[in-house]
Amino acid sequence: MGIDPSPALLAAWGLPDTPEGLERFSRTVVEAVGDLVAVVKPQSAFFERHGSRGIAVLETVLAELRRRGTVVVLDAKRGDIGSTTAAYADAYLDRSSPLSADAVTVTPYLGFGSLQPMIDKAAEHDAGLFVLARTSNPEGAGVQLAVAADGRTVGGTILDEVAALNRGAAPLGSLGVVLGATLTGLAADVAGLNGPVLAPGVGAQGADPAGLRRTFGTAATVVPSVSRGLLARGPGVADLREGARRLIDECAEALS
Ligand SMILES: O=c1ccn([C@@H]2O[C@H](COP(=O)(O)O)[C@@H](O)[C@H]2O)c(=O)[nH]1
Repeated sequence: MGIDPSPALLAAWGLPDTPEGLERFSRTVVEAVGDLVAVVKPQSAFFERHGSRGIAVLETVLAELRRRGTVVVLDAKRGDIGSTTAAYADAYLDRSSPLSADAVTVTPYLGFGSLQPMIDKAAEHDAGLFVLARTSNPEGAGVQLAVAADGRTVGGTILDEVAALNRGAAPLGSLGVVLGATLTGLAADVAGLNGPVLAPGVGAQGADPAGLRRTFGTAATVVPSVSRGLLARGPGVADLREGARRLIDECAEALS
């Protein structure tokens, strides 16, 4: 489940669009599902838009999730030239950083090799990465389905790079990919990935649990991700929890 405290959701929950509103929102989500869902995925952008006070709230949310032992994927989609990527790795993957998470989303579109500092830091800190391969938004296709010189799609080459790094890891490698749940065909092989697939797009973007099987089959380890589709049920803790519980059952059935 995502924590996406957008202005629209804050207003719908009767909360101010301020760091205090963010904090109330996030604490409610953590209280509702922190012990229920496999992964919580805060969206960094909704904290960053409040400046340093928003980042401070994100730090407290990450600390609380860490305290509870909830697995956290920070959706920050970072990526840059290698030397700057090393600084992002320190920020998000070094366990001593207040912004560290169990995994972070990263973009490989400055070249897969530019992610090496993140890959190294993740290995050092027993953390993981989710590398954007085929995103859930329709605009992604123009870049990600472009065909490389060897005939593979760009998104497919990302999958292959991640699969190569995960080869031999048991039970799964710590490097995953992002593949939108909204995709109708993958044009790439996920069965050989040997790592998790983060699949955002269920709910507000139109994907549903039944479609997960059509897109991913049953061979991949898929972590479907929902933000607005569940958050719209708030601010009641019981309603959020009930919605999450139902969706977990539907996704499990679709993917088993
Ligand atoms: O391909 C991608 C990668 C990331 N996201 C992020 O997931 C959530 C989706 O929110 P919903 O409200 O469930 O649509 C959001 O934080 C995105 O930035 C994605 O949608 N697609």
